[in-house]
Amino acid sequence: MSLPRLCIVATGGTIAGAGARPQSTMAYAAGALDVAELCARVPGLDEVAAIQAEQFAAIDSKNATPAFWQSLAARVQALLDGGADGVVVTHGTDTLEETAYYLHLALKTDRPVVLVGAMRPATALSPDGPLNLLDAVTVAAAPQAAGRGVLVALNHQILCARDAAKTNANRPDAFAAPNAGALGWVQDGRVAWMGRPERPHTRATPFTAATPLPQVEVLAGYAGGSAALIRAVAATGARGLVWAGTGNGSASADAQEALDELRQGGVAVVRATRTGSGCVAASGGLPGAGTLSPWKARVLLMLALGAGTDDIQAAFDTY
Ligand SMILES: NC(=O)CC[C@H](N)C(=O)O
Repeated sequence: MSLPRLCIVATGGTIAGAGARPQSTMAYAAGALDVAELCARVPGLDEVAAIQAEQFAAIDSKNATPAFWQSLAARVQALLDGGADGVVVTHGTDTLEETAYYLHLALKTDRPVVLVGAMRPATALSPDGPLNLLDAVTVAAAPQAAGRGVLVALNHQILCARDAAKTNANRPDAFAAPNAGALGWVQDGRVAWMGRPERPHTRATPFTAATPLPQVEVLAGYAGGSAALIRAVAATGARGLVWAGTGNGSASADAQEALDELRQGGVAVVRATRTGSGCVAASGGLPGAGTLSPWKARVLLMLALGAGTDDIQAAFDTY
Protein backbone atom coordinates (compact mmCIF):
# COMPACT_ATOMS: atom_id res chain seq x y z
CA MET A 1 0.00 0.00 0.00
CA SER A 2 1.43 3.40 -0.91
CA LEU A 3 1.88 5.97 1.82
CA PRO A 4 -0.31 9.10 1.91
CA ARG A 5 1.34 12.18 0.40
CA LEU A 6 1.41 14.82 3.11
CA CYS A 7 2.83 18.34 3.12
CA ILE A 8 4.43 19.82 6.21
CA VAL A 9 4.10 23.60 6.14
CA ALA A 10 6.39 25.19 8.73
CA THR A 11 5.61 28.63 10.14
CA GLY A 12 7.98 28.92 13.14
CA GLY A 13 7.11 28.83 16.85
CA THR A 14 8.67 27.02 19.77
CA ILE A 15 8.58 23.69 17.96
CA ALA A 16 11.36 25.24 15.86
CA GLY A 17 12.81 27.18 18.79
CA ALA A 18 16.45 27.25 19.91
CA GLY A 19 17.77 28.30 23.31
CA ALA A 20 21.23 28.59 24.82
CA ARG A 21 20.83 26.00 27.60
CA PRO A 22 19.06 22.64 27.89
CA GLN A 23 16.90 23.96 30.74
CA SER A 24 15.86 27.07 28.79
CA THR A 25 12.14 26.67 28.17
CA MET A 26 11.27 30.37 28.29
CA ALA A 27 14.41 32.12 27.01
CA TYR A 28 14.88 31.04 23.40
CA ALA A 29 14.31 32.22 19.86
CA ALA A 30 11.13 30.89 18.25
CA GLY A 31 11.30 29.72 14.64
CA ALA A 32 15.09 29.28 14.58
CA LEU A 33 15.22 25.78 13.03
CA ASP A 34 14.16 25.23 9.45
CA VAL A 35 11.69 22.56 8.40
CA ALA A 36 14.41 20.16 7.18
CA GLU A 37 16.01 20.23 10.65
CA LEU A 38 12.60 19.74 12.30
CA CYS A 39 11.91 16.66 10.18
CA ALA A 40 15.44 15.29 10.69
CA ARG A 41 14.78 15.19 14.45
CA VAL A 42 11.79 12.87 14.02
CA PRO A 43 12.79 9.26 13.42
CA GLY A 44 10.23 7.22 11.51
CA LEU A 45 8.46 10.15 9.87
CA ASP A 46 8.98 8.72 6.40
CA GLU A 47 7.42 5.41 7.48
CA VAL A 48 4.11 7.17 8.17
CA ALA A 49 3.78 9.32 5.06
CA ALA A 50 5.56 10.48 1.93
CA ILE A 51 6.49 13.96 3.13
CA GLN A 52 6.99 17.14 1.15
CA ALA A 53 8.16 19.86 3.55
CA GLU A 54 8.26 23.60 3.00
CA GLN A 55 9.18 26.66 5.01
CA PHE A 56 6.22 29.04 4.73
CA ALA A 57 7.33 31.43 7.50
CA ALA A 58 9.60 31.54 10.55
CA ILE A 59 7.64 33.66 13.00
CA ASP A 60 6.80 33.75 16.66
CA SER A 61 3.04 33.30 16.48
CA LYS A 62 2.48 36.32 18.73
CA ASN A 63 3.28 38.22 15.52
CA ALA A 64 0.68 36.42 13.38
CA THR A 65 -1.85 38.71 11.67
CA PRO A 66 -5.09 38.25 9.74
CA ALA A 67 -3.06 38.78 6.54
CA PHE A 68 -0.85 35.86 7.65
CA TRP A 69 -3.95 33.68 8.16
CA GLN A 70 -5.13 34.53 4.66
CA SER A 71 -1.84 33.82 2.93
CA LEU A 72 -1.35 30.59 4.90
CA ALA A 73 -4.88 29.48 3.97
CA ALA A 74 -4.21 30.24 0.32
CA ARG A 75 -1.01 28.16 0.41
CA VAL A 76 -2.61 25.21 2.22
CA GLN A 77 -5.57 25.34 -0.19
CA ALA A 78 -3.17 25.30 -3.17
CA LEU A 79 -1.33 22.26 -1.77
CA LEU A 80 -4.62 20.40 -1.25
CA ASP A 81 -5.93 21.41 -4.68
CA GLY A 82 -2.58 20.28 -6.11
CA GLY A 83 -3.15 16.74 -4.84
CA ALA A 84 -1.77 16.56 -1.29
CA ASP A 85 -3.63 13.97 0.78
CA GLY A 86 -3.32 16.18 3.84
CA VAL A 87 -1.36 19.04 5.38
CA VAL A 88 0.39 19.44 8.73
CA VAL A 89 1.12 23.03 9.78
CA THR A 90 3.78 23.62 12.44
CA HIS A 91 2.91 26.78 14.38
CA GLY A 92 3.75 28.69 17.55
CA THR A 93 1.32 27.90 20.31
CA ASP A 94 0.52 31.46 21.41
CA THR A 95 -2.03 32.09 18.64
CA LEU A 96 -2.29 28.56 17.20
CA GLU A 97 -5.94 28.37 18.21
CA GLU A 98 -6.83 31.50 16.20
CA THR A 99 -5.09 30.31 13.02
CA ALA A 100 -6.64 26.86 13.44
CA TYR A 101 -10.20 28.20 13.75
CA TYR A 102 -9.69 30.56 10.81
CA LEU A 103 -8.48 27.66 8.61
CA HIS A 104 -11.35 25.47 9.89
CA LEU A 105 -13.82 28.06 8.58
CA ALA A 106 -12.00 29.19 5.42
CA LEU A 107 -10.43 26.09 3.79
CA LYS A 108 -12.46 24.21 1.21
CA THR A 109 -11.44 20.59 1.64
CA ASP A 110 -12.43 17.27 3.16
CA ARG A 111 -8.80 16.22 3.60
CA PRO A 112 -7.04 16.39 6.95
CA VAL A 113 -5.32 19.58 8.01
CA VAL A 114 -3.56 19.29 11.37
CA LEU A 115 -1.90 22.09 13.35
CA VAL A 116 0.89 21.21 15.73
CA GLY A 117 3.27 23.07 18.02
CA ALA A 118 5.33 22.48 21.11
CA MET A 119 5.82 24.05 24.51
CA ARG A 120 9.52 23.29 24.82
CA PRO A 121 12.05 24.46 22.24
CA ALA A 122 13.85 21.87 20.14
CA THR A 123 17.07 22.45 22.13
CA ALA A 124 15.51 21.77 25.56
CA LEU A 125 15.91 18.54 27.46
CA SER A 126 12.82 16.41 26.80
CA PRO A 127 11.48 18.52 23.93
CA ASP A 128 7.83 17.77 23.15
CA GLY A 129 8.05 18.91 19.51
CA PRO A 130 9.42 15.77 17.79
CA LEU A 131 6.75 13.42 19.18
CA ASN A 132 4.04 16.04 18.65
CA LEU A 133 5.11 16.34 14.99
CA LEU A 134 5.20 12.57 14.49
CA ASP A 135 1.76 12.31 16.12
CA ALA A 136 0.36 15.14 13.95
CA VAL A 137 1.62 13.43 10.79
CA THR A 138 0.13 10.16 12.06
CA VAL A 139 -3.23 11.90 12.54
CA ALA A 140 -3.10 13.52 9.08
CA ALA A 141 -2.24 10.12 7.55
CA ALA A 142 -5.22 8.43 9.24
CA PRO A 143 -8.05 7.82 6.73
CA GLN A 144 -10.67 8.57 9.41
CA ALA A 145 -9.29 12.09 9.89
CA ALA A 146 -10.99 13.14 6.65
CA GLY A 147 -14.08 15.31 6.99
CA ARG A 148 -13.34 16.38 10.56
CA GLY A 149 -12.17 19.85 9.58
CA VAL A 150 -8.98 21.34 10.94
CA LEU A 151 -7.50 19.46 13.88
CA VAL A 152 -5.01 20.43 16.58
CA ALA A 153 -2.69 17.67 17.78
CA LEU A 154 -0.46 18.17 20.82
CA ASN A 155 0.48 16.07 23.82
CA HIS A 156 -1.40 12.98 22.54
CA GLN A 157 -4.73 14.79 22.20
CA ILE A 158 -6.60 15.55 18.98
CA LEU A 159 -8.77 18.64 19.37
CA CYS A 160 -11.26 20.32 17.07
CA ALA A 161 -9.92 23.67 15.81
CA ARG A 162 -13.14 25.34 17.00
CA ASP A 163 -12.65 24.25 20.58
CA ALA A 164 -8.87 24.06 21.08
CA ALA A 165 -7.41 26.57 23.52
CA LYS A 166 -4.01 27.18 25.04
CA THR A 167 -4.83 26.99 28.74
CA ASN A 168 -1.39 27.11 30.32
CA ALA A 169 1.60 29.40 29.75
CA ASN A 170 4.37 26.84 30.32
CA ARG A 171 3.49 23.19 30.63
CA PRO A 172 3.59 20.64 27.78
CA ASP A 173 -0.07 19.80 28.49
CA ALA A 174 -1.09 23.35 27.64
CA PHE A 175 -3.89 22.58 25.18
CA ALA A 176 -7.46 21.60 25.97
CA ALA A 177 -10.96 21.94 24.59
CA PRO A 178 -12.68 23.25 27.72
CA ASN A 179 -16.24 23.10 26.35
CA ALA A 180 -15.96 19.99 24.22
CA GLY A 181 -13.18 17.60 25.20
CA ALA A 182 -10.94 15.79 22.73
CA LEU A 183 -12.04 14.36 19.35
CA GLY A 184 -9.45 11.62 19.74
CA TRP A 185 -6.11 10.45 20.94
CA VAL A 186 -2.86 9.44 19.31
CA GLN A 187 -0.72 7.02 21.25
CA ASP A 188 2.11 4.70 20.19
CA GLY A 189 1.40 5.51 16.55
CA ARG A 190 -2.28 4.61 16.76
CA VAL A 191 -5.18 7.00 16.45
CA ALA A 192 -8.36 6.48 18.48
CA TRP A 193 -11.35 8.62 17.50
CA MET A 194 -14.02 9.69 19.94
CA GLY A 195 -15.99 12.38 18.15
CA ARG A 196 -16.65 14.54 15.11
CA PRO A 197 -17.19 18.31 15.00
CA GLU A 198 -20.87 19.10 15.41
CA ARG A 199 -20.77 22.56 13.78
CA PRO A 200 -20.35 23.22 10.01
CA HIS A 201 -16.76 23.84 8.86
CA THR A 202 -14.49 23.91 5.77
CA ARG A 203 -16.68 23.12 2.72
CA ALA A 204 -19.89 23.83 4.63
CA THR A 205 -19.19 27.53 5.26
CA PRO A 206 -19.47 30.50 2.89
CA PHE A 207 -16.01 31.75 3.93
CA THR A 208 -12.77 31.39 1.96
CA ALA A 209 -9.20 32.67 2.13
CA ALA A 210 -10.40 35.56 -0.05
CA THR A 211 -13.11 36.72 2.39
CA PRO A 212 -12.09 40.21 3.60
CA LEU A 213 -11.20 40.41 7.30
CA PRO A 214 -12.28 43.78 8.69
CA GLN A 215 -10.74 45.03 11.91
CA VAL A 216 -12.30 43.58 15.06
CA GLU A 217 -10.93 44.24 18.55
CA VAL A 218 -11.33 42.50 21.92
CA LEU A 219 -11.75 44.31 25.25
CA ALA A 220 -12.16 42.69 28.66
CA GLY A 221 -14.38 43.49 31.61
CA TYR A 222 -12.86 43.75 35.10
CA ALA A 223 -13.69 45.53 38.36
CA GLY A 224 -13.41 49.26 37.85
CA GLY A 225 -12.52 49.08 34.13
CA SER A 226 -12.66 52.39 32.25
CA ALA A 227 -15.52 52.81 29.78
CA ALA A 228 -13.31 55.32 27.96
CA LEU A 229 -11.40 52.41 26.43
CA ILE A 230 -14.64 51.06 24.94
CA ARG A 231 -15.56 54.49 23.54
CA ALA A 232 -12.05 54.78 22.06
CA VAL A 233 -12.70 51.76 19.83
CA ALA A 234 -14.89 53.88 17.51
CA ALA A 235 -11.92 56.07 16.54
CA THR A 236 -9.76 53.05 15.58
CA GLY A 237 -11.95 52.27 12.58
CA ALA A 238 -12.87 48.85 13.95
CA ARG A 239 -16.01 47.31 12.45
CA GLY A 240 -16.49 45.03 15.43
CA LEU A 241 -15.73 44.49 19.11
CA VAL A 242 -15.81 41.30 21.15
CA TRP A 243 -16.57 42.05 24.77
CA ALA A 244 -14.71 39.49 26.93
CA GLY A 245 -17.07 40.09 29.79
CA THR A 246 -17.01 38.92 33.36
CA GLY A 247 -18.93 35.71 34.07
CA ASN A 248 -21.70 35.19 31.55
CA GLY A 249 -20.42 38.05 29.35
CA SER A 250 -21.65 40.69 31.77
CA ALA A 251 -20.67 44.36 31.65
CA SER A 252 -20.77 47.00 34.38
CA ALA A 253 -23.41 49.71 34.03
CA ASP A 254 -20.75 52.10 32.67
CA ALA A 255 -19.36 49.55 30.25
CA GLN A 256 -22.85 48.57 29.05
CA GLU A 257 -23.65 52.21 28.27
CA ALA A 258 -20.44 52.55 26.23
CA LEU A 259 -21.07 49.23 24.43
CA ASP A 260 -24.58 50.45 23.51
CA GLU A 261 -23.12 53.69 22.13
CA LEU A 262 -20.65 51.72 20.01
CA ARG A 263 -23.42 49.50 18.66
CA GLN A 264 -25.58 52.51 17.84
CA GLY A 265 -22.59 53.98 16.02
CA GLY A 266 -22.48 50.93 13.74
CA VAL A 267 -19.81 48.78 15.43
CA ALA A 268 -20.86 45.12 15.71
CA VAL A 269 -20.51 44.18 19.40
CA VAL A 270 -20.57 40.52 20.51
CA ARG A 271 -20.59 39.33 24.12
CA ALA A 272 -18.22 36.54 25.20
CA THR A 273 -16.77 35.44 28.52
CA ARG A 274 -13.34 35.97 30.04
CA THR A 275 -13.73 32.81 32.15
CA GLY A 276 -12.29 30.39 29.58
CA SER A 277 -15.34 28.17 29.31
CA GLY A 278 -19.11 28.26 29.26
CA CYS A 279 -21.79 29.54 26.90
CA VAL A 280 -22.77 33.20 26.48
CA ALA A 281 -26.25 34.04 25.15
CA ALA A 282 -27.49 37.28 23.61
CA SER A 283 -28.43 39.90 26.18
CA GLY A 284 -29.17 43.61 26.35
CA GLY A 285 -29.39 43.86 22.55
CA LEU A 286 -25.94 42.31 22.01
CA PRO A 287 -25.43 38.92 20.30
CA GLY A 288 -23.73 36.17 22.33
CA ALA A 289 -20.64 34.22 21.25
CA GLY A 290 -22.03 30.93 22.60
CA THR A 291 -19.18 28.57 23.46
CA LEU A 292 -16.51 30.45 21.49
CA SER A 293 -13.69 32.10 23.41
CA PRO A 294 -13.29 35.86 22.83
CA TRP A 295 -10.37 35.17 20.44
CA LYS A 296 -12.33 32.63 18.42
CA ALA A 297 -15.37 34.92 18.46
CA ARG A 298 -13.17 37.63 16.95
CA VAL A 299 -12.19 35.31 14.06
CA LEU A 300 -15.82 34.46 13.32
CA LEU A 301 -16.97 38.09 13.63
CA MET A 302 -14.26 39.18 11.15
CA LEU A 303 -15.33 36.53 8.65
CA ALA A 304 -19.05 37.21 9.15
CA LEU A 305 -18.60 40.97 8.69
CA GLY A 306 -16.25 40.38 5.76
CA ALA A 307 -18.83 38.14 4.07
CA GLY A 308 -21.55 40.76 4.58
CA THR A 309 -23.55 38.62 7.03
CA ASP A 310 -26.58 40.55 8.35
CA ASP A 311 -27.56 38.21 11.14
CA ILE A 312 -24.51 38.03 13.41
CA GLN A 313 -26.30 35.95 16.06
CA ALA A 314 -27.23 33.36 13.40
CA ALA A 315 -23.54 33.07 12.45
CA PHE A 316 -22.61 32.43 16.10
CA ASP A 317 -25.43 29.93 16.46
CA THR A 318 -24.25 28.11 13.31
CA TYR A 319 -20.45 27.99 13.40
N1 LIG B 1 5.12 27.50 22.85
C1 LIG B 1 5.09 28.33 21.82
O1 LIG B 1 5.05 27.93 20.66
C2 LIG B 1 5.12 29.77 22.13
C3 LIG B 1 6.29 30.42 21.42
C4 LIG B 1 6.01 31.63 20.64
N2 LIG B 1 5.62 32.73 21.46
C5 LIG B 1 5.00 31.36 19.53
O2 LIG B 1 3.82 31.33 19.76
O3 LIG B 1 5.43 31.20 18.41
